[in-house]
Amino acid sequence: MSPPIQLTPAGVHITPPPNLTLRGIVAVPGDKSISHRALIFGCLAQGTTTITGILPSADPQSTAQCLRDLGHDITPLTDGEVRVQPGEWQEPQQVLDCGNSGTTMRLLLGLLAGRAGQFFSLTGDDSLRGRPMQRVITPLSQMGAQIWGRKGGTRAPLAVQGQLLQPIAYDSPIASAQVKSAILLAGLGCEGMTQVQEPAPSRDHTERMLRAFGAQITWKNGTVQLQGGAQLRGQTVVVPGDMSSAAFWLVAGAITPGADIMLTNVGVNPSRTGILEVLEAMGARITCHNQRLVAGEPLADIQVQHSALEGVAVGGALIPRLIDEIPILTVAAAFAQGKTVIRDAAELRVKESDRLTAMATQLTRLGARVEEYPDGLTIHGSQQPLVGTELHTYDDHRIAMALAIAALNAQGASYLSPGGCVQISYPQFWQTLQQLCQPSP
Ligand SMILES: O=C(O)C1=C[C@@H](OP(=O)(O)O)[C@@H](O)[C@H](O)C1
Ligand SMILES: C=C(OP(=O)(O)O)C(=O)O
Repeated sequence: MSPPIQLTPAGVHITPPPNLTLRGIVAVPGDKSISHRALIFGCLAQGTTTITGILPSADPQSTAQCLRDLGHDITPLTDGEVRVQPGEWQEPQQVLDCGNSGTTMRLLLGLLAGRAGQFFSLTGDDSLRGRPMQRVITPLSQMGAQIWGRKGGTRAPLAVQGQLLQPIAYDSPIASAQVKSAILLAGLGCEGMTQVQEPAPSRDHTERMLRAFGAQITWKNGTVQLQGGAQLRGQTVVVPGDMSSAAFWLVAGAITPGADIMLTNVGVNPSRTGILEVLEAMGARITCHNQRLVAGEPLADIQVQHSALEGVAVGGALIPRLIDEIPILTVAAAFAQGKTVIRDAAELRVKESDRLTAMATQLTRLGARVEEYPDGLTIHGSQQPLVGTELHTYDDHRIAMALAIAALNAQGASYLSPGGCVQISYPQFWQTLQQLCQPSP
């Protein structure tokens, strides 16, 4: 019998064995958001920063390479220990390449806008050059930044002429940790207090880590306040496992008959646990063990076992707390009884791909009934068994991994392409999926 997962250079063959289940222990790779921030803050600090458990995937590699081009010393990104030795900030001779990573580009804009007298240019891959940058350019311009770009200054490639910036009190129209972090990074170099308010709380890793590095961060009525000018000091950062990567196994475990998976060292920062709450509301059997606090971030080991799921309604302030998990949530919904309605999620249209259209079209190809709205989807779950087919990942890592879990629970074989995009956030994904595939006892 052929193995359930077969990789080819162009794509991935997924052949669910007749008595498949998923069992095992998974050490989820390091959190991508925290990995970017540890590298960036390490370069802003005095002294060495040591990072353990960093995510050695393509997106943090992009951040690390841009920071090296800006004059800093960063040892190769591996699963072990990474050392960040800050150098003199240089005006790079080359264009900074942010690859596929929105976090890299938006956080670097905040970081570089205030480097008075220096000039920077930034670009990225096809996907990133199509993503909106106005959301960070607007507040940074209010602080005095000079940034130019394609399409009326809204798309990369972008050019930044560093300026002395002024602090602002910004009332952000979107709940975005990238926008908030870009403003806070710019505010670090300003004299006085920078404030950011959001319509709903987004992930707070920047605030937690800046505080650990010695910045003066406070909160007042939901507004984050940063006093500029503090000297950051190098730290030892321990990166927890990424909830956004754990989410694929949480859903795989919940929908695959007989499954029992233990995920170790997963970050359970409340700004990231929306997916746990929604899966539990759907009836998933999820148990958090050994909850603890490591380097300012809460961690747990999470066990998931198969159970029957029911559809739910998801929207409002929950969306920023599970923004990257919505593609895999739609897979849970396709295997649940009844309908799942996801609204207020228009942001998914400007991620690495249009994730609403991607999941709607591909789940429909597998035989699910899905309705698409400007800001969401309705998935009519378990109407009929899904049937394996040819699937398109839109070259988006989260779409590829979500479709793989759906295909493994469909009847018959699927072929999914391109499959290499999992390198962006989870290089070991295919190997781990293969290892978890077990015959039912
Ligand atoms: O700040 C971060 O590390 C991220 C914030 C989110 O984006 P937005 O800020 O655009 O919501 C998320 O989707 C992205 O994967 C990572
Ligand atoms: C949206 C994502 O990342 P970024 O915005 O950094 O490209 C993601 O990882 O799902």
